[in-house]
This record gives sequence, structure tokens and C-alpha cells, in this order.
Amino acid sequence: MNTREQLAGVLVFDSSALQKQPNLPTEFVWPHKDLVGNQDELEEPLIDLDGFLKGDEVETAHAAELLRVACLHHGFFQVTNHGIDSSLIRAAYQEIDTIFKLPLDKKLSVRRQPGGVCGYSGAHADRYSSKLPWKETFSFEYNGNHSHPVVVDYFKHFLGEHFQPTGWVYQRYCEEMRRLSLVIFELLAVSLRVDRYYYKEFFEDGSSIMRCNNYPPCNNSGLTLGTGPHCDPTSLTILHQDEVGGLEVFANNKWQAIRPRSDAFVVNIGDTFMALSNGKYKSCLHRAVVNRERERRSLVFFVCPKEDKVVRPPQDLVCIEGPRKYPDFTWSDLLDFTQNHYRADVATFQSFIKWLPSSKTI
Ligand SMILES: C=C1C[C@]23C[C@H]1CC[C@H]2[C@]1(C)CCC[C@@](C)(C(=O)O)[C@H]1[C@@H]3C(=O)O
Ligand SMILES: O=C(O)CCC(=O)C(=O)O
Ligand SMILES: [Fe+2]
Repeated sequence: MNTREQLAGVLVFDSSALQKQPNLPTEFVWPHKDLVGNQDELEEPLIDLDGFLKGDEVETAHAAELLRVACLHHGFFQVTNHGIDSSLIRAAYQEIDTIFKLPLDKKLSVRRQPGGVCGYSGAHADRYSSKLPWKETFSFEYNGNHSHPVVVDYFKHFLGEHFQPTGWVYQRYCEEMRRLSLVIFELLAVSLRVDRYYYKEFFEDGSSIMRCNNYPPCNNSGLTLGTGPHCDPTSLTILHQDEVGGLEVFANNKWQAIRPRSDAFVVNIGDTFMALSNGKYKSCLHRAVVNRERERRSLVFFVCPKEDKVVRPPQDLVCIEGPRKYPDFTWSDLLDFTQNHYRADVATFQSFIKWLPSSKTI
């Protein structure tokens, strides 16, 4: 099957074949406004979790203040001394290669189904016909249920028994991501001066989406994007990028590159947490660029609340900050919106709020 051979009318993303073509197919060309170059690096703030994890109240207050300034401004920060073993991160990257080096027909046999998030996607070519992202993704769900290794089951069921070891690496990785997310939610509550356990309890029974991103090199890297400008509709994103670099955040009114740090996790506020902060904290606008020489990979953990739980900010925040900014909604509705009605971009949440009344009432 060649690159442009149709699979039921869908372009098949075979980057090595695409690279041999003289020009970038028009489906991958992005508008100039999305391609504007970055101007410098955004490093701050680097939040050291060590003091907070040890229960040091002075260090906790300091970390919470750094968090507050960042989340009021652009919704992006990085955490170090997070307690996650570097060998687990290394193993997760090794397994990314295992997945994306599979033969194309094997990857397509576990492709994402319409309306769903889980499975393989090549440039989202089955979903969109323009502004295709130059990437492959593999996504699966994690529900935090320790009694049942759902991630292991997913890999065994869809990729085969011999993928059990891969499943265990991501099972362990997701368990660590969930643990880190609950630490961050507690710190976010402290920074917002609300009940310290409000968000931690809100997400205790949540589910999450784990996504492996693979960005092949692209000869025309200046005309396309790995992931277009967007705010994550989810609550909190905990991302690790490899040493290649490509993640950019829109802050201080310009695109700023995030230099890879193997010892840090990048964390950004998503639309759902913006609503949980009654609009006080910003949902972070970001994108991923590609390059001509090197393949780039990222591990992305999207934290979500239980699907049918009503998303509303804590009462003491509304009392302090004034009237509710957004209506009640559920993550299930917002996920449905992004998977079946709207391509997530820089304006997802505003479009969702307008769509909500016409779709259903709580
Ligand atoms: C709920 C989700 C939809 C996306 C994956 C998660 C959170 C981020 C979203 C996404 C990455 C935003 C940019 C567009 C998108 C289509 C993509 O490039 O993958 C989005 C994801 C998706 O709809 O699959
Ligand atoms: O790969 C990256 O650096 C960013 C990916 C991203 O923003 C996403 O998958 O939502
Ligand atoms: Fe994102």
C-alpha cells in the first residue's frame, strides 16, 4: 500500500514514502498564521516538588506562589524532583519505538475508530482533509483502577499477547502519572486558596488518556506542524518530550520554545481545569513543530474527571472571585464535542459553551 493509496477513501500516512515526494502534499500545509516562528525559550517556572512532597510548608507556599503566577499568566509550568524513576521514562520511550516501528498494516489494524480516542492514528487522515498534523499517535485509556491492569489488557487484546511487557510499562507509567497529577492538584488548590483536597477528591475517581506521539522528520518542516495550535480540552496535561525539542507555548504574546529537560515534566492547564478554577487559571495555548533531520517523540498524559461528573468550581472560589464564568458541563460532553463535532483548536472551549445548550441540558 503506498502513501496515497486510498484505504476506504483515506490518505495513509507513510512518512518515509511522503519524504520521497518532491513536494509536501497540500493536506499537510498549514496557514501562515499558525506557522509563525518562535522567538525564544520559555523556561520558567521550574517548580521543585521536593519540599511539598516532604511536607515542608514554607517550600509548599513558595511552590504554590510560582504555580499561581504561571497559571494566571499562561497556564504552563515544569516540575522537577517529581519522584518518577528515570528508568520508567526511558522504558516508555523504548516502547514508543516498538509501537511506531510496527508495519503500517499492523498499526492500521489497531487504528482509532470514529468517535473514539483509543488506538493508532496516522496524521488524523481519517478525520480531517486539511491541516493534517505531521505525526502518528497511539492513545489508550487509564482509569486508575489498581485492582485491574486495564492498560495491560488493552495492549494484549489489541496488539497481541507478546505486547504484554509493553502494556506493563505503560500501566506503571500511567500509575505514576496519576500519582503525580494528584500531587499537582493539591498544590493547585493551595495556590487558589481553596480547600486543599477539593481537586484531589474531584479527580480521585477520574479516568485519563495516555497518548504516545511520534513526529517523523519532514523535508518541508516549515510548511507543516506536528500538532497545531490548541488548548487541551482536558484538565491537566503531564508531558515528557525527548531530547529533540519541538513543543512551543504561546506566552508573552509570542511563541516560545520549551527546551527539553529529561529531569522535568511539562505540565499545562487544560480547558476543563480552567473551568474548575472559574476561569482564573489560563488554559495553555501550545503547539508542536517538526524538523528536517530528527524524529521526535513525546509522552502525554491527559487527566480527566469521571465522565459524568458535573464540572463546576469550588464554592469558596466563586464566593471570592465573583459570579460563575461557565455553565455546568461534563467531561463526557466536552470529549464528545471534540471527537464528533469540532476539531480541537485555540477556541474549543468557547465553541463548546455555545454548542452546549443546543445539544443537551444538565
Ligand atoms: C481530548 C483530547 C482531544 C485531543 C487529545 C486529547 C487532548 C488534546 C486534543 C488534541 C491533541 C488538540 C489538538 C488537535 C487534536 C485533534 C490532535 O492534534 O491530536 C486533539 C486530540 C484529538 O482530538 O485526538
Ligand atoms: O508533542 C508535544 O510536544 C505536544 C503534544 C500536544 O500538545 C498534545 O498531544 O496535546
Ligand atoms: Fe496539547
